[in-house]
Amino acid sequence: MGKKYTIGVDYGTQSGRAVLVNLADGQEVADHVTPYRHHVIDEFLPGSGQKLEYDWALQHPGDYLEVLKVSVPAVIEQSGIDPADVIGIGIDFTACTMLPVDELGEPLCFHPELADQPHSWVKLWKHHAAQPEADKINAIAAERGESFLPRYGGKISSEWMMAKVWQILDEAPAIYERADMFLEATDWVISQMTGNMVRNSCTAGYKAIWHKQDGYPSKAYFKALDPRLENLAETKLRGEVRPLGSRAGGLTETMAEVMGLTPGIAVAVGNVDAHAAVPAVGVVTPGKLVMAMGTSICHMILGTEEKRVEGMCGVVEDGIIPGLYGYEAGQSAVGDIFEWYVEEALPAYVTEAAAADGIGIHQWLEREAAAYKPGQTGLLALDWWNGNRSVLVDTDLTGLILGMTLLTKPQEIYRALLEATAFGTRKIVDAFHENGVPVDVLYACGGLPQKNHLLMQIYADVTNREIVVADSKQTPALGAAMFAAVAAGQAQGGYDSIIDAAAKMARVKEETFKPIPEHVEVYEQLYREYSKLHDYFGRGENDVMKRLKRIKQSAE
Ligand SMILES: Nc1ncnc2c1ncn2[C@@H]1O[C@H](COP(=O)(O)OP(=O)(O)O)[C@@H](O)[C@H]1O
Ligand SMILES: O=C(CO)[C@@H](O)[C@@H](O)COP(=O)(O)O
Repeated sequence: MGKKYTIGVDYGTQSGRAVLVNLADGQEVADHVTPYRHHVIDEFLPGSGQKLEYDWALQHPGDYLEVLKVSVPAVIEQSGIDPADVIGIGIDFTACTMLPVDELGEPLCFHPELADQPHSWVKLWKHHAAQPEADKINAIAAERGESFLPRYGGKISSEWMMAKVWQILDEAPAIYERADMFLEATDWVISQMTGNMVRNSCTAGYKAIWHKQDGYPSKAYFKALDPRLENLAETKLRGEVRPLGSRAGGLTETMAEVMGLTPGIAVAVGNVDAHAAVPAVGVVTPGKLVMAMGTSICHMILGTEEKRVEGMCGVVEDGIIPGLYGYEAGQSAVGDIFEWYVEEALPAYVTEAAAADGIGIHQWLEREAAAYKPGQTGLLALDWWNGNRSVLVDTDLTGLILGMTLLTKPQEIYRALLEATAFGTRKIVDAFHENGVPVDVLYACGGLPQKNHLLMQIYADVTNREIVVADSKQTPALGAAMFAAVAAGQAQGGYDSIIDAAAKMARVKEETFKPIPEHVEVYEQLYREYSKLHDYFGRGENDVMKRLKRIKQSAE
């Protein structure tokens, strides 16, 4: 058999990227990025200009199809390979990114008469306007002693399926009624490629409270939330849930034509971006925490038992690698915080200085911030610019910078923000490690490890652990391509299991980030201070952040 390839498509927050991968060694032969034409929709709906409320974040499903139509032919052309040698395609997505569809699988926002209704659109993972529903979901589950709650660290997030679905029902009952199904965007895109509506066990497990043995929560629980939700699982969440690496179907003639591929090739079931990255850095055993570091961070680790860990996003059997329990935790803003600072709060002289030095603003700030020793800025920040996803699981928490004086410099604030996100990760590492899910070493992938070395050294120092870095520009896409190889199977030139695929295709860099003992010592002290602030503002002693939000809302 000659050389064979698969394509992985990674759907991020701002763009979709396709990677063409050689199955023999995981080499990324070509890659192409398609930015979403409609970006993140968080102020006005496209077309109607309908204004969105606070904390909304939507996307346009047409943008996802454009990625397939543009980036897939682009990687084929760039590589110069024969498209007949591509034996499969897989995708990974942000999650829970969900949408209501009609009986034909058409997104409701494509219906002209519904296009001006915000609830007919895709709700992006970082849509945070369903917190009131999430609060009730948690309170009622706790009251009823629902057995699923501990599997999600004691709290279901407002980012997830049930809170988003219930918000639609609460605020737009007609859209809820009109929806034939609520789908993860990853499953919707797969349905567009195959003509089959198949759900995947990863998003169902982590984001929609589905369990391999127990299925969805009981009718009685849904009824206790709202009688209109009683049959949600059998109706609008219906559909077969297939394990990762299985085949969702063959690529349809129509899609094969627009994508420049062969009809009938294997299309793997959908996956989550962060989870797909785990085998792509070669992690198929416990003890290794994988951080997908970009706009946000997702932290994934494998275990042999189901343990209870405060605030984790979830533990799902076979959720990442078959045969093991996959744990997920996360921080809902990391790169986004640095971007906020650069775009919204930086003095013009920094932009000018960076331009004069011929480097980017982040590079300038990184260079200047690296000149400080740990603790030397006198600053400490709480990294909750987009709420807290773990350990507190509360999207109503907000950011904080402490210790500023008239002498505080922009690079000091930048450093404090990098450190704050590292402390947030340390909270998660400690939560796992202290609750029976050992964390020995960290693995990093995503855009940030390539972009900011200071950030990575700070993470190694704050967590006091070595960090291995992915040797791939597009790690989740590589993972998606690996699952596509499994969906295609060995007989077609792919692999029979993700473990086999990882052994041949995963790649990491030789150079690692190692903790520097003097830094570790200072960061221990700062982390103790961070923990005090974390508990004071995050565990109810002082709810000032929530009160400010309420005052803000009533002032609008
Ligand atoms: N040099 C840098 N240092 C720190 N953060 C950066 C730097 N350059 C870009 N970023 C941030 O990285 C994030 C994008 O990460 P990336 O992994 O490329 O995308 P995504 O999260 O969409 O997959 C943005 O939030 C951006 O602000
Ligand atoms: O929440 C998850 C995965 O569970 C992510 O999709 C979400 O944090 C978005 O990730 P990105 O920062 O866009 O890579």
